[in-house]
Amino acid sequence: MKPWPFKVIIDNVLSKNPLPWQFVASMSPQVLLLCSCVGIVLIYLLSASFTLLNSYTTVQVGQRMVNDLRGDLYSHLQRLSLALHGRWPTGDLLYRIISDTYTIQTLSTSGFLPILSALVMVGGMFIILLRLDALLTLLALSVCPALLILLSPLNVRITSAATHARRQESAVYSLVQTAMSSMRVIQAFTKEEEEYRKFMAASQGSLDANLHFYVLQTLYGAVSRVVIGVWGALVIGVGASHVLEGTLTVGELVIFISYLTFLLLSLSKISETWGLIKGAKVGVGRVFEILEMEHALKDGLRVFPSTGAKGEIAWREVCFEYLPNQPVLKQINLCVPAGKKVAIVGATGGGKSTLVSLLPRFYDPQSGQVTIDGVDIREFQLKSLRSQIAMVLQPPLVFPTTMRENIAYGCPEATLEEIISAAQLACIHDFIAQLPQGYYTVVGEQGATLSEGQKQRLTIARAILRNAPILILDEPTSSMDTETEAILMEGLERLMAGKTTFIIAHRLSTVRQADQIVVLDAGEIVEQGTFTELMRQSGAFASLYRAQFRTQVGKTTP
Ligand SMILES: Nc1ncnc2c1ncn2[C@@H]1O[C@H](COP(=O)(O)OP(=O)(O)OP(=O)(O)O)[C@@H](O)[C@H]1O
Repeated sequence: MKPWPFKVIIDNVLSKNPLPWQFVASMSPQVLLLCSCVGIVLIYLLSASFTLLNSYTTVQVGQRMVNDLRGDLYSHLQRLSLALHGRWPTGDLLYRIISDTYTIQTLSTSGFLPILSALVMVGGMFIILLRLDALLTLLALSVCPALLILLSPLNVRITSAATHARRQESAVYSLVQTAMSSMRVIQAFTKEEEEYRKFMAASQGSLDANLHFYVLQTLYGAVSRVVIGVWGALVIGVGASHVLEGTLTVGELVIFISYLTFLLLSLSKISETWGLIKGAKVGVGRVFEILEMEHALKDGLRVFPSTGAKGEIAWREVCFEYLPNQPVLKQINLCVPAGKKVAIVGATGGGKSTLVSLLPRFYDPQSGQVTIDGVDIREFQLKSLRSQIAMVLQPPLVFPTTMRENIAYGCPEATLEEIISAAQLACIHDFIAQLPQGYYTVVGEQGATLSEGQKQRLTIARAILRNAPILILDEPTSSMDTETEAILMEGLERLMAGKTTFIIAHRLSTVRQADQIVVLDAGEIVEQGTFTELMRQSGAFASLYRAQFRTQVGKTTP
């Protein structure tokens, strides 16, 4: 609407040509001028209000899109299998959640909406201007295909530069994340300088990639400005010659030039931010790369009865590998009656933790099946399945929150009394009670303020509170002295009563009480039976036990 009052002033007020509409034809030039000026003010007021509304809505919509995308990505990541989490660098995932998701806002505010508004402008110009001067209209609009053709070679290079820049940036994130979580080792081995050099190299790589990206982006803007300038001159030149020929009025030429200016301005804005748009598209693509990953673990439909599982567990012909052609478990057949206590022992790397990891479906076996109470665990809803299992895992993970929240992590509705009694069973109550803030003491990042043994006991208390019918204890006492271990085992015995329990232990003294001992070696069950049976057989377990016993006697004998 903006150029029309100017046309009226030039063609009807200054040139004194009457307007074709009856109701304004009788107006004096002064009144018409006043009306046109008021019209200009009103149109600008309207325009300013729309701009304000547009900016607010655009930012609000963009922010909501970021929020939704982040939410989707975060919840999707939580449901992806641990196999993916083991493979993918944490820093890269962090970068995708924090930074890449932000690019959807850039894509909508600098990309989608300006392109939409330019398209509306092109459509509007076509309809309004075609009647005034067809040739000039086509000439003005031909700037769009010209820009597309001239800039397409740069497009491909900008996309690959943007992808490279994002990858480099995320590599810096990954490096920092790894270094921050390994600071103790870095300092212990005085690797600070080497790590600093690695960081600076990654940072420099990221800066170079970004610089290359910006150079291309600037080049893109410069080329488009030249094209726009040439087209502007062409349209003004041809338009002015049409005025001279009398086929176009001066006011109409003003309309043409105004519309063309709007169009060229929005095209120039789009092309200047094109690099940004391309970069944003790469960022959004990286988010969708994760979102489009199918959940490796399909959720089942069955749920356990409210009374819980009975706890009869079996592995049937189970084969599993983390990486192709590197079998970790080979044809495992193991049947555990409900309520029994099974100890899994064997050489390091034999597959003990992997075997029990299949039970809560951290991973699914490539062939064979794991069953609970005779039903394949893949038929159960993951949530229902995992609610039947309490776990003490290696390494013991504690959160940087209070002791109380750490213990009640799997059971947030637990009362303080229940938490205290779990802590007492796990032999950590006395330690917590003497802290100035007791159960409300905040644990440091990654449990930095606790010893390994204390962390283990905290995670044992967490498992005790969960009170599930199946219990997995992966080396629960590895960081404890023998005295604490003995007291803790006594408590745990009470807890294990009636529950199907798997206990992985390197210290074979802790497995004497087990109903069944399974010896795993290189992914195969080489022996199983009770302690007495296995000792009598004088096989792998007996020699492992004797070797350990000899070492311990050796250590204590002066
Ligand atoms: N996420 C993983 N990706 C690839 N390989 C893995 C992964 N986790 C374990 N492995 C490999 O699988 C094998 C079995 O590992 P697992 O942790 O089950 O052994 P383990 O008997 O519990 O050992 P340990 O007694 O030392 O804890 C090892 O060779 C290990 O290198």
